Amino acid sequence: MIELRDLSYSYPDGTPALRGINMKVERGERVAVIGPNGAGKSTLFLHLNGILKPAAGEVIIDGERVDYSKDELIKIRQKVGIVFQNPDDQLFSPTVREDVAFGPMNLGLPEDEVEERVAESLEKVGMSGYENRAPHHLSGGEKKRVAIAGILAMKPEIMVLDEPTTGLDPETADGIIRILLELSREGITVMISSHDVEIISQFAERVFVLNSGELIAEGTPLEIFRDAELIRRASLRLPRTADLLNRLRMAGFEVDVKLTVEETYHELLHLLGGDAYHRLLHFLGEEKQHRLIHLLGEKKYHELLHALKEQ
Ligand SMILES: Nc1ncnc2c1ncn2[C@@H]1O[C@H](COP(=O)(O)OP(=O)(O)OP(=O)(O)O)[C@@H](O)[C@H]1O
Repeated sequence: MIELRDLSYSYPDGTPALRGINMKVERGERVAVIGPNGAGKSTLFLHLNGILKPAAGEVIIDGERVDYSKDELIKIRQKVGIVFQNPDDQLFSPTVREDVAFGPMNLGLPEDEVEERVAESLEKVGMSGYENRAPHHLSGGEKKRVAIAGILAMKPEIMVLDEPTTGLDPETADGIIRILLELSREGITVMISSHDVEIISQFAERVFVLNSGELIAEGTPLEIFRDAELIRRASLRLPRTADLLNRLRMAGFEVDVKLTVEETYHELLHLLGGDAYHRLLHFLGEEKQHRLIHLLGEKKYHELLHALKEQ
């Protein structure tokens, strides 16, 4: 659905931002692009609907090479919707209704179809009833949802969201991810960038790691988060579950890195057998208990014991 071939880009002031990126995303896939600040994630996204034109290389969307003619750009912007990092860059109308209607109106659709799309899109993001509110008076999470609705109203096949959960409380962030998972179930290809490792492991089927404008790795979240050295190089941290198991592994336990809390507990219980809590204490012995406390820190160690006791 998306293919980048040897894509390179430098900003007009000479700052190199992307160097020889090759990337393929299949139709309906959920992918995350991760990497430290300045790695080139936003620059890459701006190439996906022709806002930026590559200095070298090609952008291929749905089998067609973007050729940057006016007609082609209109077509591509219908197909690929981008939700910017800051919703204030996207929302500019006096009311939510007008903002969401802006795209479909520009497509020249009849009024009743525009109305239908506005209602449907606001419903999908849980913002029905906000039609007459002023976008600039909404909360950060609400603005984000209206910005997503504005893109949905264009009925895109690909949605690209630059850091969709940044600055949102955990519950609101989870709500945004649930919306994106639902869109993906409807067949939309969804690509996000994020620094939030918990969100990435919850959302993505495949992860691309960018660093200094280069693609340095790609794989499933598990493949990426198993590679502690890569994570360090990309200035990220491991998800909490992977971090815990990784530390146990370093302490000499035979565990594998898992990403979900459920899988982590299974891994721990598998390690410990039934009656986990008592066996843990017995199994650790004094020396290993000390090593474990040292590695995990006292607080985490007691949290682990407590969690196992609850099982
Ligand atoms: N308009 C611009 N003019 C000049 N340089 C720019 C411009 N926008 C971005 N850059 C530079 O291009 C590089 C890539 O920036 P980009 O915003 O794509 O990174 P990012 O991975 O999205 O970062 P972040 O996680 O901080 O959002 C950086 O070195 C940045 O300073």
